[in-house]
Amino acid sequence: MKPYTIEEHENGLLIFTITRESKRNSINYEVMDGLVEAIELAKLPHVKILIITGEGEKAFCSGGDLSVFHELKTEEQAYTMLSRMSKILYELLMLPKPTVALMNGMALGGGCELATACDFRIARKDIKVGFVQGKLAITTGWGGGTILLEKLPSSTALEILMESSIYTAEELQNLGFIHYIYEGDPLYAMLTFIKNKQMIEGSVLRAYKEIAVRKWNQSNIRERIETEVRKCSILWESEAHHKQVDLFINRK
Ligand SMILES: CC[C@@H](C(=O)O)C(=O)SCCNC(=O)CCNC(=O)[C@H](O)C(C)(C)COP(=O)(O)OP(=O)(O)OC[C@H]1O[C@@H](n2cnc3c(N)ncnc32)[C@H](O)[C@@H]1OP(=O)(O)O
Repeated sequence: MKPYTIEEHENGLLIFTITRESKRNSINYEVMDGLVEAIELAKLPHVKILIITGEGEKAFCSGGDLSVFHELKTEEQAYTMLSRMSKILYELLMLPKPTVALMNGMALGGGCELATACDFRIARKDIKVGFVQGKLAITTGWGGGTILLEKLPSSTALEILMESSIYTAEELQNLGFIHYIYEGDPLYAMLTFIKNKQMIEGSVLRAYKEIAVRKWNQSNIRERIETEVRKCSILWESEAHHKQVDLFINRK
């Protein structure tokens, strides 16, 4: 069974769900394939808004699947994986349609990068969110740091990245990362959040998104993401990183 679902709802909604609840919706290579599939489907004219979420209540996404990716030891091995996912997040960022991260549970590491690549983030009130890569002795490596610096004031983004702390949804709303906080049913919350946007013509939504895309292109975002991937690959090879991942893998 695939570790994701892609559902088309009425009124042009496409919902991508990572269905690895028992692994806290961490991202492995198959989930990457699923994201590619969803982004391609979202390009179809009848799709108006792409929603990305996770199964269950515990996690939106706990980042890269450390049980798979801890096998990547060298800079080049890490680069291949990081580069692949960075291209996916770049495509998600550039998708000429509104995208929403429906953060139904915690988001850590790469899970935050996935959310950052979406245009809007809505989060359940009691979740925890952290760009914890620093604690694993790496930086963001999927382009999420570069994208965060586009979306928040640079001093705020740098603080979030450098501290590698875990935040509450409310703290991140105050910092401008989260747009809307909900309690209760995630689907209802998402429909409430997108209601006004959904009433706008798709061509208008697309035209606005293209303005944002042009801005990002003018700032050479693709090249800057590539630099992030390269730098993270170098750090990935370090003993400090492998030690931290081993601690997580062997924690029980
Ligand atoms: C690789 C790219 C890099 C990037 O560029 O950003 C990253 O994403 S690095 C990864 C960053 N993520 C993390 O460090 C999160 C690691 N996970 C945790 O800290 C905790 O698991 C949790 C997410 C806080 C959840 O805690 P809890 O609810 O107590 O559950 P468990 O810890 O028992 O986990 C349940 C189950 O899920 C597996 N799991 C969780 N996260 C991952 C992960 N990122 N990769 C692989 N597997 C993960 C965990 O191992 C448990 O599995 P079992 O032991 O088989 O039950």
